[in-house]
Amino acid sequence: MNTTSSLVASVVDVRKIYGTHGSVAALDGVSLGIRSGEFTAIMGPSGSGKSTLMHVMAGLDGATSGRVFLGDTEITGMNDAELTVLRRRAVGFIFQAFNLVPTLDVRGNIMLPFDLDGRSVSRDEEQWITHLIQTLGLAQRLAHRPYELSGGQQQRVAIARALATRPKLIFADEPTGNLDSKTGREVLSLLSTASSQYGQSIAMVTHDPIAASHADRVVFLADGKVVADRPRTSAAEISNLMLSMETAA
Ligand SMILES: Nc1ncnc2c1ncn2[C@@H]1O[C@H](COP(=O)(O)OP(=O)(O)OP(=O)(O)O)[C@@H](O)[C@H]1O
Repeated sequence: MNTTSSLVASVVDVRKIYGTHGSVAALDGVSLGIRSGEFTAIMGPSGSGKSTLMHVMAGLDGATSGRVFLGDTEITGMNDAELTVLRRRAVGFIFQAFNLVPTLDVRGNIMLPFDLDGRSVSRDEEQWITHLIQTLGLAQRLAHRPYELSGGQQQRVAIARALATRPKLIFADEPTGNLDSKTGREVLSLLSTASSQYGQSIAMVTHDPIAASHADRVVFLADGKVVADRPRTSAAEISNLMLSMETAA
């Protein structure tokens, strides 16, 4: 068992109840820690609570009960202003709504986290950003605005932006969802590198067993509960587990 200090994000007995038309327990007593430097995939059938868990862990949505920590800091009940500063320093997001700034070009969007934090870019960071831009095939698009890009290209800009400052923790919700398989593989390999070489921690929601097979650990949710927690597993084994859960549901 890891100590709390080796966890970059954790939830303890978290419930999230939605309900105007009868109540839905999107999370039903989840306890989970994202370990430092690990690449963790979160899988589960549609509606099992994956996106809700990600949002609650990141403090983007509040839990109905239970406790939520980013690193050693308890964020349960923290106000938006405090949370924003904490997230900006330590957390990168790759979510389906890419939240690109429409008035900034691709380079401006990628550099935004540095600008918001009033940070200058070191030589080492500049090299990393150039590597990201090249690997993600964005070099010819740096002066384009988001509306001039395809969905997959926008997604790649969001990925470059999330990785640029090398945040300690990255939350990714279906990061390969809109991408062709070659670009998808490159994104997964960037995420693996981020964790294995730079010690970044990654929590990634995915439906794709091949994407999950790149992770060090695969956590399975069903009906708002953690039902399995495995070390690195093959895509075939992950597929079998997913199939057995969907049949059981
Ligand atoms: N804002 C909301 N209001 C009411 N119910 C919600 C809301 N958001 C999610 N839910 C419900 O909570 C449950 C979990 O949803 P969630 O989006 O976390 O699942 P998921 O595993 O990410 O699904 P998918 O793989 O389909 O994206 C579902 O039953 C969903 O209908």
